[in-house]
Amino acid sequence: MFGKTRSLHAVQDVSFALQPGEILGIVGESGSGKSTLGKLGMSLLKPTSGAIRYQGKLLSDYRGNDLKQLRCDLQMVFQDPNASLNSRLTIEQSLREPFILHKRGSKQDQHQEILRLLNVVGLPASVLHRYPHELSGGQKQRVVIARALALKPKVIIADEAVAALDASVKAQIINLLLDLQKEFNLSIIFISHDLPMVQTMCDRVLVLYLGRLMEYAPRDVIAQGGKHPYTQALWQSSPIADPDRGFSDEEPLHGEIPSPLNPPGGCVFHTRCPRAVARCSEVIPRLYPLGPQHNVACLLHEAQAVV
Ligand SMILES: Nc1ncnc2c1ncn2[C@@H]1O[C@H](COP(=O)(O)OP(=O)(O)OP(=O)(O)O)[C@@H](O)[C@H]1O
Repeated sequence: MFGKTRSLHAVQDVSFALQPGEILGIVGESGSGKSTLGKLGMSLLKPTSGAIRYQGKLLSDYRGNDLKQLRCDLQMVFQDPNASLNSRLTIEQSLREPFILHKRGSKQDQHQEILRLLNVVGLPASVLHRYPHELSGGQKQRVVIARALALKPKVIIADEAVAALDASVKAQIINLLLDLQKEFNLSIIFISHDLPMVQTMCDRVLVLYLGRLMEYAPRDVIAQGGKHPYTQALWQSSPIADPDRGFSDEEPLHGEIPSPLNPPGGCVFHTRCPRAVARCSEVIPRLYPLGPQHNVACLLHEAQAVV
């Protein structure tokens, strides 16, 4: 009655390591698998194959108290604070939830912690008795970040956490995340479709297309335009493309990202790539190392790969 089930690989053959205190950016167009990768990291999804480790141990092997600690250590901040906050709870009640859930401290201790958290994210204590609808978008996202910090996490996965905010508020929230990263030596995975923004704040950037890793590079390589034609096309498609970056012969992205149910053979990007050659439709490029912590999945770079 429902026909044959088809499987879709939202993310395939993606491998990376996040260091303590590192900010890693994950960029790509809509549908490239960014959120899936974030949810896998949080154990909100289970991988059909492959391994995800935290401090050397498979996420799936965590049990008991270790699992509880893992749930404190890894926190996620989503795009829409309205969906993250319960509209019927006051800000104080929302901020108290993690402490109740993890049975941390007396009511008085919790209150002191909540005041500390508000201070950390730059909100006045007067918001405590307010409801989410009484706060601005930026204030709500600060509350969400405060709640994510409540259990002193080591890793924060921010999935399009500033995408819904106005430009000036966006900058404030990014600065807040950067300050928090320094203060608490947090590792942050910053998921966004906005390459110019990601390269300003991340130490390394992972560029995804149709669920596959296209380029994995330090910030300065990405800032200079990157080496993969997809990274370069993302720059060209960005509204603040910088003419000094020196990749003006590249064309911006045309057409839609193909369906992941029926991805192109060979390099998945070849159908939109301005530099594709015949072999690109036949061979899935492996990741070619071009320098320290810099890998590119593109046949154009096969010859320059550092062996
Ligand atoms: N639960 C699901 N069932 C079926 N397909 C899914 C599911 N979750 C994700 N997908 C598909 O997997 C692909 C990757 O989705 P994902 O949300 O990870 O991409 P994204 O890069 O985060 O996109 P966006 O920026 O739009 O959120 C998409 O084609 C999406 O439709």
